[in-house]
Amino acid sequence: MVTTHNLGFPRIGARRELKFAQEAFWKGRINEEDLQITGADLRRRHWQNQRPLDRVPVGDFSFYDQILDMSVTLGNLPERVNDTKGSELDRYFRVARGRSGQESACCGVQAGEMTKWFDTNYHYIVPEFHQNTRFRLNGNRLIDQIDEARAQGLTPKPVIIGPVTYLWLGKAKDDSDRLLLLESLLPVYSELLELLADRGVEWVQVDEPALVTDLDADWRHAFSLAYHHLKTSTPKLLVTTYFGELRENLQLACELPVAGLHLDAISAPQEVPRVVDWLPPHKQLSLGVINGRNIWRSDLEKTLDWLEPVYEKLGNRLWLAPSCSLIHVPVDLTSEDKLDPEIRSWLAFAVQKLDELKTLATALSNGRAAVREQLAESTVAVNSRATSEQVHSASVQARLADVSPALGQRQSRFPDRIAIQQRKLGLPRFPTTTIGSFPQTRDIRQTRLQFRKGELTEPQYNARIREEVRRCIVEQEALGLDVLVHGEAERNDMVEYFGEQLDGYAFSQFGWVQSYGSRCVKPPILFGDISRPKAMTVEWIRYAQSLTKKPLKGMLTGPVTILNWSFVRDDQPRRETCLQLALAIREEVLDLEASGARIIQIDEAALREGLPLRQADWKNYLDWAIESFRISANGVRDETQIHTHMCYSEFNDIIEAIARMDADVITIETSRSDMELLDAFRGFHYPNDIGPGVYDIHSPNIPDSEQIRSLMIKAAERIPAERLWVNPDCGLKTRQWEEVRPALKGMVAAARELRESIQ
Ligand SMILES: CN1c2c(nc(N)[nH]c2=O)NC[C@@H]1CNc1ccc(C(=O)N[C@@H](CCC(=O)N[C@@H](CCC(=O)N[C@@H](CCC(=O)O)C(=O)O)C(=O)O)C(=O)O)cc1
Ligand SMILES: N[C@@H](CCS)C(=O)O
Ligand SMILES: [Zn+2]
Repeated sequence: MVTTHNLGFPRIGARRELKFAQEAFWKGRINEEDLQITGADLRRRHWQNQRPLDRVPVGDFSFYDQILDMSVTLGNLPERVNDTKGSELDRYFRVARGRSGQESACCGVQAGEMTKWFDTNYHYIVPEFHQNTRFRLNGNRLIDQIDEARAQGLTPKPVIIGPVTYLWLGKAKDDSDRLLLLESLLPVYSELLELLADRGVEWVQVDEPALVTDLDADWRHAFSLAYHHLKTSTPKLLVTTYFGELRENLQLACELPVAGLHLDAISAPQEVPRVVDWLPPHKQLSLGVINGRNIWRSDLEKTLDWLEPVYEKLGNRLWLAPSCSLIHVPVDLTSEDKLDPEIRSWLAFAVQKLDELKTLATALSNGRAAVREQLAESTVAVNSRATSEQVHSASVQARLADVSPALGQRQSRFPDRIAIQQRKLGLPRFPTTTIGSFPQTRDIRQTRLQFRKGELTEPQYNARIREEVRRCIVEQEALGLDVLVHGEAERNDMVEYFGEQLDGYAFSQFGWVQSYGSRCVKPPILFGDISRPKAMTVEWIRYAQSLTKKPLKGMLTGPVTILNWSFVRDDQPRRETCLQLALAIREEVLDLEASGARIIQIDEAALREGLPLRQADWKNYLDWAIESFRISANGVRDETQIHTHMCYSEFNDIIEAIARMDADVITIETSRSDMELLDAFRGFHYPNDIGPGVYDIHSPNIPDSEQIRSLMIKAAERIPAERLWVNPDCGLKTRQWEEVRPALKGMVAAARELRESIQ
C-alpha cells in the first residue's frame, strides 16, 4: 500500500474566515476565546477535507505565520515583547504586527521583520537571534492540536521547521554567526521530539527547504551534525524539502540519519531516479507528485507512467504527497460557479488536489482500473486544455515571433532624455511624489463589493470611484506634492486588476491565497495567449490629470510582476508568457503617452522577488525579465519619463540588471536600512534618477520632517543631489489617511528645506 499525506493545508478558510476573525480580534470586536473557536473550527473543517489521507498535518494552522509559531515553540520571541503585559497571544501578535506608541499606554513595540518565503508570494516573520540567544521548549500548541486531531479520529503527523532551516531563515541582530546557536538549539529539538514520542506520535514532518538552496560547507555540515544529534527511532523523522532541486545537496539529504525523505518531484523530476537509487533501503521516500504551487489539474495518466516503476521498486516505502504545503493555492474550486466551464474543468484547488493524490495512490495500490473514471476525467481535461481555442491565438504568436531587441531600445541615451524631460516637466530639485496607491478605505472596498453584488450599476460605481480620485488629487495638491498620482482606488490589487482586463486570463471569486498575516491576494489565472482588448487605465489617468496642472503619473504594473504574482500556464516557458504580457503593457504605455501622460510608472515590485533560488539560474531569468521590462517601457518618446518601482531593495547582486532596465527614475525601499541600500547604486555608478524611500509604509510610525531630511542627507552623500527624488518606500494602500497626511506633509517640508540647504 502507498501511504498518502499532506504537507500543509491553507489555513485562511474557503471564505477567508481566519482573516475576518484576526482583524475583528485586533480591532477588539471579538475576544481571544472567539478567535480560538474560529481557529479550532477551521482546523476541524480542514482535517475533514483531508480525512481520506493516511496522515494529516498538524501544526500547519497558524494565527499569523508558521515560522513565528516555531519561534514560540522554541521560546525565541524577541526580548522587547517579553516584558509587555497581556496574554501569550497578545505577545505573539505584537511580534507579528508591532504596536505603535499611540496605541499602547506606554511605548511602541517594533514588529518583527517580514520577508518572503523562498520564491513564493507568502511572507514570514524572520526569527531574531543574538550571540547569547537561549531556547526553551514550549510544546503546548503542538500537543493540544495533536490531541484535537486524534479526538477527530485522525492520525496526526506534526509539522515543524527543521533546526537548520530555522536558523537559516533567521537573522542575527548583532551580526554574530547564527550557526553557532545550533549547539544550544538541538537539545530543545530533542526535547520536543521526546514530548511528541511520549504523545505516541509515529512520524514528524521536519521541513528543511534550505536544502534546495546554495549552501556553503558550514551549512551543509550543520545538516549532518543536526540529524546525527536528533537521531531517534521514535518518533520517525521525515525530512521534507520542496521548491526546487537538491542538486549538490542530494547525497547529503539522502544520507541524513532519518527514517524518510520528501522530495518535490514537480520541481525536481530528474532527481527522482537518483534518489530512488541512493536512498538507503530502510528509508521511506515521499514524493511530491501533485503541484502545490499552481492551480492546474494534473495529468494523472502521465504521472502514473513514471510513478508505477518507482512503486514497483519501492513498494510500501513509497509515500505520496503534494509537492509542497498547499498554502500557496486556494482552498476549494467547488464554489467557483462563475468560471467558464471549459476553463474550470482544467483547474484543481487544494481540495481537488488531494482528490488527485488519492486517485494516484489507489491506482498504484489497486491498479488503474480501480480509478478508471477519475483517470479518464483527468485525461479529458488535459486534452481539452492542450487543444482549446481559448488558449492559443495565432495573432499573439505572430507578434511574439516579431519581437526584437530594438523594441526595448529608447530613442536617446539617459543624459539626453533627462535634459528634455526636465525642460518639459519643470520640476524643482528633490521632486516629491508617492508610489501610486493611497489608502484603500473601507468605503472604497465596500463600494467595490456592492458593485460585485450588483447593488451598484457600472456608472454608479465609476462615479463613486471618480469622486475618490478627485478627493485624492485635492489632498495631494493641499500637501504640495510635485508629481501626483490618481491613487489606484479603482484597483482591487495591482496584479489582479490587470489580469481582469487582459484576454488570456480568468479570475476566480474565492481563490484567495495568504500573502502575510491576514492579508490575502487572489492571483488571476493566466491560461492562454495574452492580448489587450482595449485600454485599461487611460480613462482614469486622463480624468485625474484633468483635475490638476501638476504632472500626473500614469500607473501600471510591469510584465514580470504580473507574471510572478499570477497563476501562470505551465505549457510554455515563462519567458514566452512574460513577453506576451510585455507586449500588452507596451500597448498601454503607448496609449497613455498618446493621451498626454508625461510620466508613466511601471511597477516591478516582484522582479527581484522572482529571482530563482539558485544563483546559477539568475542570469537566464534576469535576461528575459529585463528584456520584458524594456519592451514594455521603452517604446516612448524621449520626453516621456519612465519610472519604475521596487519595494524590496537588496540590489547589490543584481544592480547591473537594474541599470539595464534603463528607467529614467527608480523608486525603492530604503528607509529602514538608513539609506545603506543605496551603496549598491553608488558602487555601480548607477546613472539614472533614484527615489530612495524615506517613509516606511509598513510601520504605523509617522516620520517627521527632520527624520526625513536626515535620511535624504545620507542619500545625498551617496547619490548626486540632482538625481534624487523624495518619496515613500511603497504604496500607501494599507495605511490610514490619518497617518498618511502628516507623513507626507513632513516629506514635502523636508524636500523644501533640502532645496535651500543643499546646493
Ligand atoms: C505588494 N504586495 C502584493 C503582493 N502580491 C500581490 N498580488 N499584490 C500586492 O500588492 N505581494 C507582496 C505584497 C503583499 N502585500 C499585500 C498587501 C496588502 C494586501 C491586501 O490588502 N489584500 C486585501 C485584499 C485586496 C483585494 O483584492 N481586495 C478586494 C476585495 C476586498 C474585500 O475583501 N472585500 C470584502 C468586503 C469589504 C470590507 O468590508 O472591507 C469582501 O469581499 O468580503 C477589493 O478591494 O475589491 C486583503 O484584505 O487581504 C495583500 C498583499
Ligand atoms: N503602485 C503600487 C505599487 C506597490 S508595490 C502601489 O502604490 O500600491
Ligand atoms: Zn511597492
